[in-house]
Amino acid sequence: MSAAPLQLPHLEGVEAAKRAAAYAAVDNHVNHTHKIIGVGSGSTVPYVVERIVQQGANVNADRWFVPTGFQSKELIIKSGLRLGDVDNYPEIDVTIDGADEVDSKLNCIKGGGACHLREKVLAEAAATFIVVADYRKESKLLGDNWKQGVPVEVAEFAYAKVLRQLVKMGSTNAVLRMGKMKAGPVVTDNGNFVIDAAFPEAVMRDPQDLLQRIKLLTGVLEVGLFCNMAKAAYFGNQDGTITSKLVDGTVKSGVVFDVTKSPAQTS
Ligand SMILES: O=C[C@H](O)[C@H](O)[C@H](O)COP(=O)(O)O
Repeated sequence: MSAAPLQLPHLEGVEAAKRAAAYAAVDNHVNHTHKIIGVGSGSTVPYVVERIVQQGANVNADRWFVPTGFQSKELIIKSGLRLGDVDNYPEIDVTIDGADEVDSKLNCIKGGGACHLREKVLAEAAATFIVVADYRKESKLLGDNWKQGVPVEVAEFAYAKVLRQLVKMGSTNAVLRMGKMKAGPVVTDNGNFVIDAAFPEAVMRDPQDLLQRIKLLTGVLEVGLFCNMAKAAYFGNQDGTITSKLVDGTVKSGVVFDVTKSPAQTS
């Protein structure tokens, strides 16, 4: 006998797209043998956690969930899941995270929420790193959609020097990210500042090279370019379908995904 459909809140547009992408990613990449799970940041990730909770209390009882920042830490705790840390669990089975933009090779811009340092640690620590997003994040070339620039986390005392170096490196617009409803700059969960550095298309064509050059600037903690890290990306589309892209180039578009169908449960 098949399980009764899940009673889910009705969502429309972008929110429905995020939920579908997140659910599909969990169903395809978080299986019951996975015990250490990295939980990313952003507005799509709550749906990832929602789907993991739907896998059942039984399967989640002996899992540990490692957060990429304050937001995901709260999410894990409020969902009744066990909170771990990368100190205890430096090897993660699977990390699922959002993104600001994903190119056709699954390179990403991340850090719109200033979480990219911890996010990259958890992506690198994971055997499998999966990205979830809505259709607005999918592009051919990084920078096509995300115009804010590459997020660069810097030590507070080094920001002016790094900002100057980013401009010399060709950034057309490098700015210290300022807080909203707060006087002064954004301070990350690690106590650092963030510079958003936009680069011309010619530079963005080789994100790996740009990443390496920025990373070498003293004072830079991490760059929000995630190159050759994701194994798969899931995008929720406007029409309710999803698109999945694997790192081997496999693309499935227009996939109908029924979010009301329960994930497989363990007894
Ligand atoms: O620092 C934040 C992270 O990289 C997020 O995953 C990214 O900004 C996407 O967030 P959202 O899903 O809210 O657009």
